[in-house]
Amino acid sequence: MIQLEHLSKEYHGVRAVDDLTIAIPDGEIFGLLGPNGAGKSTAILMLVGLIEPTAGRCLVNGLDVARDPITVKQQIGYMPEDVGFYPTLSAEENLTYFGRLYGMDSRTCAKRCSDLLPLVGLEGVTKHVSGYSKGMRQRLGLAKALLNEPSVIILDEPTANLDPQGVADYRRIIRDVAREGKTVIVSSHILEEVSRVSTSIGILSAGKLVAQGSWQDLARDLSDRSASQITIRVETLDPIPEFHHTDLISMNYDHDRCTAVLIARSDIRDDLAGHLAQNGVRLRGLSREGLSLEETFLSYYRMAE
Ligand SMILES: Nc1ncnc2c1ncn2[C@@H]1O[C@H](COP(=O)(O)OP(=O)(O)OP(=O)(O)O)[C@@H](O)[C@H]1O
Repeated sequence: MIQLEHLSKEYHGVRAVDDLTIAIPDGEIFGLLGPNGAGKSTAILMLVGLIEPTAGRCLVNGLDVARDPITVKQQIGYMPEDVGFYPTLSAEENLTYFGRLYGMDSRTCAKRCSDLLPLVGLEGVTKHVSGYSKGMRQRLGLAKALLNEPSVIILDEPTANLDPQGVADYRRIIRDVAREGKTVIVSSHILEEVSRVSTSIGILSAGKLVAQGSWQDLARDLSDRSASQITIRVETLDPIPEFHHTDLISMNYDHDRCTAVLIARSDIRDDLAGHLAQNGVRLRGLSREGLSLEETFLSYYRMAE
């Protein structure tokens, strides 16, 4: 559980973050969206205790980050935009070094390395980090963020350097950790990236939170309706099969109501219906209403300006 309460940060009289209040429950993947300079990194740095707020506070699992920094840091996994590693050490040696800083013994470090390196696609890579591509560094950054088995995971621009396979791995990992009840914050200026993985979002513009809620809440809020929201009801209590489409922006399935809400850039109802039929899922309802996501976000951004 993460709580930001009236959080503000001023740099030389300029408010980078302005009275931010957000509560993120366990198991949520919260997307913090905003254009360059909106204040995302500043908010995150306060949340992980690396800079002090000018006003307000951050709570992680009920603990005040400023008052209990050591305890809070044990519960947080943080991946900054640019992760620092020791260049003359391998991935495993780097993780072991950071594990020791968390107070892990060598057996626990070795176990975490053997769990995490395959997870992020770096199993068997023995070369020094100095020889890594940016994407490999980012994969290792994700492993480092998960190293201490944190209950809260904070990722700043996590997919900036990843190839498509890396992005797919990252999404799978993030969904899995959220399913374990962990709280995840993903900060990005890339709408599609955040929308693909997050269960709720907050939009920052000029330091202010201009919108917050689930994708459905935001979609409902839209005035321009040229893209589409598709709602399906299915005849099964089982999870519905994963659906991939280049025009799909987000898909959220409400298991109890057998209903899925999709946001898409075009009318993908035929493809969706075909996919469900192929997988033996019977449709009970399929409806569509229009909206334009990009336009909506731009209008949210403009609101603060
Ligand atoms: N150390 C600093 N000193 C002065 N101003 C700063 C400092 N760090 C950030 N700022 C200013 O605060 C504002 C918010 O910056 P921040 O880096 O938090 O935005 P962001 O949303 O993370 O942007 P980006 O997507 O470009 O990383 C910007 O106007 C930035 O210039």
